[in-house]
This record gives sequence, C-alpha cells and structure tokens, in this order.
Amino acid sequence: MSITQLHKNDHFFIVKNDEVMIKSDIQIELLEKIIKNYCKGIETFEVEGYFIHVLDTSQGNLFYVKPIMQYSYIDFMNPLSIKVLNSISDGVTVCDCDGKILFQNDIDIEIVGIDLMGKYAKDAIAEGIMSDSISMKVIESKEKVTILQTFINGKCFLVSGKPIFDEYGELQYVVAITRDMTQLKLLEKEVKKLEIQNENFKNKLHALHNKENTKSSLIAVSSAMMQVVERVMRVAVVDSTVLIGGESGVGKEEITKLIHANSRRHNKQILTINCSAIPENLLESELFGYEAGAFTGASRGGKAGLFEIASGGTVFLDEIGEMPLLLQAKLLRVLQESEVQRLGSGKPIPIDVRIIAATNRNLAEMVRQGNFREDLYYRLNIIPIEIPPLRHRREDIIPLINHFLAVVEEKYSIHRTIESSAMKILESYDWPGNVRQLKNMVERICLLATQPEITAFIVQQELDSNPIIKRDLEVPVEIQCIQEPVVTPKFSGTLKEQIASFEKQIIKEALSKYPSIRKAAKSLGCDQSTLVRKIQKFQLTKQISYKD
Ligand SMILES: Nc1ncnc2c1ncn2[C@@H]1O[C@H](COP(=O)(O)OP(=O)(O)OP(=O)(O)O)[C@@H](O)[C@H]1O
Repeated sequence: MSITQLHKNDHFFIVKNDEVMIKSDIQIELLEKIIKNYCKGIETFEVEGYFIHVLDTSQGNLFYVKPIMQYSYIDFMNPLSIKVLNSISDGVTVCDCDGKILFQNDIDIEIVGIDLMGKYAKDAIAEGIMSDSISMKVIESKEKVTILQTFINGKCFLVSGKPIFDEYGELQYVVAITRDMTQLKLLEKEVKKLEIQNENFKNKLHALHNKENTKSSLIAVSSAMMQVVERVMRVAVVDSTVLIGGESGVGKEEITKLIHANSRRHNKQILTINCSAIPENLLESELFGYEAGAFTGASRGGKAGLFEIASGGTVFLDEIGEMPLLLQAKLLRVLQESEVQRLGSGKPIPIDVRIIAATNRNLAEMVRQGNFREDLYYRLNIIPIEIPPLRHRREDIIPLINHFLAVVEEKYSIHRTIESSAMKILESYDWPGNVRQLKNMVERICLLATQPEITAFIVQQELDSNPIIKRDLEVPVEIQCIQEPVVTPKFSGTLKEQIASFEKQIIKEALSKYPSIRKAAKSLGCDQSTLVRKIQKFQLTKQISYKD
C-alpha cells in the first residue's frame, strides 16, 4: 500500500478534541504516518496530537479518512457535493441536530468572514461571533425559520434555515442559506438613488415640456406692441380674467403665454382649448368633465374636465366667440363661483384657474346681435388687451423676419439672409394673415431657396418658374409682382463703346436669367450662333455659368 494510491481529491478531516481542524487537502506527512500504521477495518490513531480515524472503504486501494465521530461527513464532503455547494452565490451551512456546524461552503466563509466548521452554534453566540443562531431556532421549532443575523464583523445577513428529517421523522440536519444583505442593501440604495434620479429627470422633462409650452419668444419693437407688452406685464401679476382681441394670427396665444409665464402660476400648466375646433357636445365634456355613465359612450370612471386638470394653472379659451350660448352660461358660473359641475353630477368642484380668453371677433357686436351673453362679455372683459394687426405696426416686421430666420436656422440648420430690397417689399406688404402668415412665408422661402441670400429677384424667379411653389407659398399678390430693381448702368465713351457696353449688359442679364443659350437667344430675338459670338466677343463665358 502506498500513499500514491490515495485519490488526490479525496477529503478527510483531522479531528482534535472532537473539533474538525482541517478540511480537505491531503497532508502528505500525516498520511504517511497513517499508512504506516494502516490496518484493515476501523482503527484510531493518534498522530501528532490528532485523533485520526482511518477507514478502508475501498474494494480496490482507495482510502477515505474519517474523523472519530458518528457524523457522516462523507455525504457532504464528496467532491461533487462540495463543487455544487461552492458554485452557488449564497452561503450554505449544514448543522447537525445539536447545532454543530458540519459544513460551510466557501461563499459562506467569505461573506460571514469566519470559518465556523466544527463549532457549536451556541458557542459561537456565547463567544459573540454571532448575534443569533438560525440552527438553534430551527432545532427548537423544527420548522423553517428566517432571521436577520448580525455577525461580529458588523455584517448583516438574511439567513433562512430549514430542517431535514430522517426516515423516522427525527431532526437530522439543519441547512441554512445565508444571503449577504450588505449587497442587497447597496442595491436597494442604488435603486432608491435611481428612483430619485428618475423622478428628477421626469421633473426636468416636465419643466422643459412646460417651458416649451409656456415659453414666449415675443418680438415687440413697435410702440403699439410695446404698450401691449407693458399692459401684459401689469396684468400678469394679478389673477384676473383677461380678454385678448385681435385679428387672426396677431399673436393672441403668444401674449397668453407671456401672461402665464409672468404670473404666479408659471410653474403650473397652461391648457388651451380652441372653442371653434371642437363640436358643441364634446366641448362641454372637455371643459367641465363628466361623471361615470353621464352619457352613452362616457368612460366608466368619468373624466375630469379642463378646468379641473389645469388646477393651479391657466386655461386659455381661444376663439371664445365661437362658444355656444348654453356653454357660455356654464362658463359664467365657473367665473363667478370658481367651481365646476361635471356633466351628470350635481356636485360642485372648486377650481383654481386663471382664465384667459381670446377672440378675433367683435364680441360687443355679437352681444348686440344676441349671439354672445352680455353678462359673460362683461365678466371676461375685465382686462381687455387688443393686439393691433401687423400692418399697423410695421416696425415689428423686420425684427420678426430676423427672429424667424434665426428660428429656421436653429430648426433646420440652414443659414439664410434676406436682401435689403426684399426686406423692404416684405415690410411694405399688408400681411392680412398677420404674424402667422409672415412666419410661414419666411420659413418656406428659406427652405425653398437654393442660395444663402434671398433676393427679391430670387423670390420672383421661384414664383415664375414653379407654379406649385407659387401656389404653395401662398404669396400675396404684391409679392408675386416683385421684380429685381432695374439698375440703369452709367455708360461713358464713344457712341460705339457705349452701345457695346449696353449690349454686353443686356446679354449678361439674359444669360443669368435663362438656363440655356437657346432660351436667352430667344428672349433677345436673335439666333444662338449670334449670341454665342457675342458672348465670346464680350468674354462673358468665364464670368457667367450657364447650362445649354
Ligand atoms: N410678436 C410675436 N413674436 C414672435 N412670434 C409671434 C409673435 N406674434 C405671433 N407670433 C407667432 O405667430 C404665430 C401665430 O401667433 P398666435 O397663434 O399667437 O396668433 P393668434 O392671434 O392666437 O391666432 P388665432 O387668432 O388664429 O388663434 C405663432 O407661431 C406665434 O408664435
């Protein structure tokens, strides 16, 4: 029998005073002594103060070394079991029915920080190694127990213990799973942190969204518009109802945003409803909400109306002149009582909103004709703000154009300028569609222009050459007639020289205006060969690029 016949991975215990001292690892020297004294069957040897129980279990020449104890360590200690138990990420301990720790996997030793193999749980508590023992609790209750256990190293663990019974129903082992709560606690903290971050992001997004909705980039240069802004700033801080009048597209909504942004409600939302865009029956439920089952198709839980949703904020009622008379009465009640009643409910709900209404209609005239309630008119008209049409404040036109050019640049990353002569034409135009029309026109011209500078001539060319663009541009008649201002050249020299200069100028213009020599020749009433000759004579080929 030689030591080499022992399997390299075999495990054995060395037991001293009934305590397991060494687990695993073949200790060559010690084993040599055991082998030397080897005898068949069960024998006990004392080697260097350790009691060694040697058992020949092999049919062949394989040895297992067992400690002097009744416990079947072999069951736990076989290499596969150990590998499996060491591969899981939780700590695993196994105790016997007296609370003696028979097995502790590597993770358990690592997370607890103490090797407890061979120790009695009660001793570990007495020595202050553990605050509590799961095995003792399971042994007492003979049931599954889960506790939070603190170890001497300050670590906190969630330990679940489960009893294992033998075939006679006697408690045999306690298996405990130890989960390091430090990691979980860290994760919990991390989740909390992420939740806070998430909440912050949501708030920021909400604020951004709100800002986007309420942001006012109002351009006001003319004294007429400055007066409007001054009035706006004064009324913004008080909470009264405002009625904004003015033609379509003058900026009534823009002014509303400015009022809201400068009011105490600026952190809350501003909700807009266009009274002319929603059918009467829908408008009522949108504004006032409804109770469950208020009408066929009403959603089961009922619905809050705009006044309720906008609580703390501002409600902008656009096109108030289009509000049906029946709803006007309801709105009056909202204004007077500061409360709403949902459709199908008699219960008043208090609301806290500021109402700003706008119209492009003559409400006073509508009142006279009986199409608008007089009492509502006076209730809304506490602070009237009239925005003049763009044609009455022409000083705003060029600043507005520059503003919209900047908007286009930011939105589409294209830089465009408008030549001063084109600006003049735009400035003198009447803009029946007001700022909205101007804004749309600037955006479209910028997007369609092929050159960075938009000239009056280019606009004309675009309009002339592309009927679709012409139609699409919705360009006012005045602008469709834009012509490149004719610059009369100053000539000097002999009659012949002056005629030649004039001829050169005419040909140059024709070449720049028409895409081909053929078309240019046709416009000049000469044939192509004559034109080509003249181009060469006046050396225009190098200066003018043209396609043929
Ligand atoms: N003074 C201004 N400065 C900058 N942009 C403006 C100005 N006035 C109006 N606008 C812009 O012109 C467009 C039309 O304005 P707005 O919707 O406020 O007009 P409105 O009077 O409410 O129109 P409607 O009567 O048709 O509802 C919007 O895109 C708005 O941002």
